[in-house]
Amino acid sequence: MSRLPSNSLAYALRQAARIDAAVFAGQSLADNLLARVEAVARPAVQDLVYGSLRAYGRGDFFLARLLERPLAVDEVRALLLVALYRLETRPEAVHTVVDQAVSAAGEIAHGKFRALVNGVLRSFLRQRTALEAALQADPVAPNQHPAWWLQELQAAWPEQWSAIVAAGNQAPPMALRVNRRRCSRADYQAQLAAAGIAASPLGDDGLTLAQPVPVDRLPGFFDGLVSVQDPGAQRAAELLAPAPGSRVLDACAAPGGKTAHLLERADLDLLALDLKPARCRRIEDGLGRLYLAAKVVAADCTQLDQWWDGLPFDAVLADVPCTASGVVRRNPDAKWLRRPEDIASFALTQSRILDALWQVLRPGGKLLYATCSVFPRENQRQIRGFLARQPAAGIIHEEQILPDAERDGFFYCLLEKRS
Ligand SMILES: C[S@@+](CC[C@H](N)C(=O)[O-])C[C@H]1O[C@@H](n2cnc3c(N)ncnc32)[C@H](O)[C@@H]1O
Repeated sequence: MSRLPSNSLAYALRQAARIDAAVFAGQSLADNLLARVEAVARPAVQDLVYGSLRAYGRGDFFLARLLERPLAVDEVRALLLVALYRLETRPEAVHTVVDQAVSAAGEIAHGKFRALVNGVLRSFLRQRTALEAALQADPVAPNQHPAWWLQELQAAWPEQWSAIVAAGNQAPPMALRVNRRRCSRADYQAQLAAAGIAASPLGDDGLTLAQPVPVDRLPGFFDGLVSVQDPGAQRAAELLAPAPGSRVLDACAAPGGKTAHLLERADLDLLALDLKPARCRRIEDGLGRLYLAAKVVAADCTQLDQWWDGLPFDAVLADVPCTASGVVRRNPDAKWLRRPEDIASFALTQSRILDALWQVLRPGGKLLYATCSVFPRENQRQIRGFLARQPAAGIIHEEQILPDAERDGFFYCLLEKRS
C-alpha cells in the first residue's frame, strides 16, 4: 500500500518503478502488472512504464555514468530510469519531478535512498548536455535496443534497419477494426467525428485515430461496433478470406482479434484453439462483445489427438508464437527480456506447429502462416524450410510488413496444399 496521493506524480513514479523492476526481474507486461495501480493514475503510470522501457537504452547509458557503483535495490534503479525518462520527455518543471521522485523514494527500502535519488537526478540535470552528446556518439545506446537485436536487424534489413528501430521507439498509433456486421466503416467514422475523434481509413475495415483515446470513449465499443486492432494484424483475415460456410481452424487464437475479424467477414464453421485456458476465456469474452460465435477449445495444436475429429479444414490460420520483434513499441519489455537464443527456440516451435497443422488441411485448402516478427529465421527462412519438407505446399502470396507510422511489423505467407 502506498501512502502517496494517487493523483500525485510521486505515486505514478513509485508505481512505474515497481512495475519496471518486476519486468527487469523477468515478468512480462502482459501479466497485467498495471492492475494494482489506482484507476485514476493508470494512464500516467502506463505512459511512464512503456516510455521508460522503450527508452531503457538511454536511461541505462546515463545511469552507468551517474552512479559510482551498481545499486543494490532494483526498485531504486527503476525509479531513477522512470524519473530520467520523465525529465527527458517533459522538460518543464524539472525540479518538481526531482522532488516527486525523492518522495517516491521515501517508500522504497525505508527511504534510505532519498538522498541518492536527489543527487543522481540533480547531477543529470547539471550534466545533461554533455551526457546527451556522449549518448549520440555511442554506437548502440541511441537506438534503444539491445546490441544483439540491432545486429539481427542490420543483417536482415541493411537498408531499412534504422527505420525499423525508429518505428519501434515511437508510441504506437491506435487503430480500430469496424465490425462490418454491425456498422459500415463510413458510418462509424461519422460517429467518431461526432464524438470529436478524428480518424482515417486504412485497409478493408480499419480506422486509424489521430490520437489514442480510452476505449470507453469509443462510440458503441461495449456494444460490439468496433475493436482495437493494428492494421497490420487486420491483414490476416484479408489474406485468408475463407469463403462463407468454410470449415476454418484458428490454431493459435488468443486473445482472439483475428478470430473475430474472420467471423465478422463471413459466416464460418470456426474452431479456435489456444494452449492456455485463461487466454481462451479472452477469446470468448471478445466474441461475446462482438455478437459472434465459434467453438473455442484449450489445447496444444500440435497434439492432434487432443482436439482433432479427423475432418479436414478448408482454411487454417497459424498465427504462431514469435519474438514479437515487429511490435516492440507495444511490448517494450520484450526487447530487454528476450535473449539471442530465443529466435532459434521460437523457430523450432513454429516449424513443429506448421508441420502439425499441415496434416489437418484438406487438399486444395489454404494455410496462412503469420508472425508479428521481422526476423527472417521466423519468417522467410521458416517458410523455405517448410517448403523443402512439404513438396505439396506452394506459396500463393507472401508479404513482410515492416513497422512504420501506420502499421506494426507482420509477416504473412499464404500457402496452398496442392492435390
Ligand atoms: C501471436 S499470439 C496469437 C494472437 C491471436 N491470433 C490474435 O490475433 O489475437 C500466439 C498464441 O499462440 C498460443 N500458442 C502457443 N503455442 C501454442 C500451441 N502449441 N497450441 C495452441 N496455441 C499455442 C499462445 O498462447 C498465444 O496466445
